[in-house]
Amino acid sequence: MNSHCNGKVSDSVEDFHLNNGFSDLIIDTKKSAVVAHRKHETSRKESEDESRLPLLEAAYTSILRHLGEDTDREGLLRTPLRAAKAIQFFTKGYHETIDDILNNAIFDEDHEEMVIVKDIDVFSLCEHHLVPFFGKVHIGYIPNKKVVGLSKLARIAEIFSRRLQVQERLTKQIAMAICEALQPKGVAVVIEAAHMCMVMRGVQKMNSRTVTSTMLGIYLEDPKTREEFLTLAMPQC
Ligand SMILES: Nc1nc2c(ncn2[C@@H]2O[C@H](COP(=O)(O)OP(=O)(O)OP(=O)(O)O)[C@@H](O)[C@H]2O)c(=O)[nH]1
Ligand SMILES: [Zn+2]
Repeated sequence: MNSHCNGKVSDSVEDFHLNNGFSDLIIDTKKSAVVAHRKHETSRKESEDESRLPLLEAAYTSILRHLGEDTDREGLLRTPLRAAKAIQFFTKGYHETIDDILNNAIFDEDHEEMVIVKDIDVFSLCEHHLVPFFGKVHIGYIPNKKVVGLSKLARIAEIFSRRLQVQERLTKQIAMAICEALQPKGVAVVIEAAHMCMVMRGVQKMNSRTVTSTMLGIYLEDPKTREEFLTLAMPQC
């Protein structure tokens, strides 16, 4: 496991934040190119999604029929289409990238104290049963001269949760993405979630919660920093 936060920033983010040794014109041109590329990508992905809709709709019609339902009854007439749109929404994170959402929101800031955004609600689908799991994400990081817009931390959590997931991977992906984008001194991510596949079916344990964590950099190396995060983020524990 990568236990530090010195990973290379992806080229596109680095390019986007170039601010030394280039003329304003070159930077503006690069920014315009990035914006144009993003717009193009977004509309390409939207049309891809639309072209898949009829296939998903047909698949849901088939599922309903195999459940013994009459797909011509009034209440179900538009259900396959609605369900197709819903599953596309639940998995929209496949079409989004960190670069898309970070936009211009990484700032130089002489701040090296812990930043925590906690109680971020997330909804995901367990990849084993395609059943929801949902809960709260707590994110902490210690900046290394760069901070990120606070909402972007929640957006990063959103990108990875809107995919078919296991909670462990979701936790790690959020932490690694912040690490790559900011190269901070450390990143801590904890997720507390309820898995409907353990509640509504299977073992049927109504009140079970799963807690996963990924600690990188100073959070891994220094127990006091880790403890400070856990006390601030999860005081009830
Ligand atoms: N580690 C991990 N396991 C998960 C997650 N979501 C669901 N699972 C588990 O995936 C496992 C799949 O086990 P299987 O035995 O193949 O499937 P199953 O027969 O439906 O299992 P039961 O849920 O026990 O009925 C179950 O133990 C689930 O609880 C997750 O995010 N992380
Ligand atoms: Zn499951």
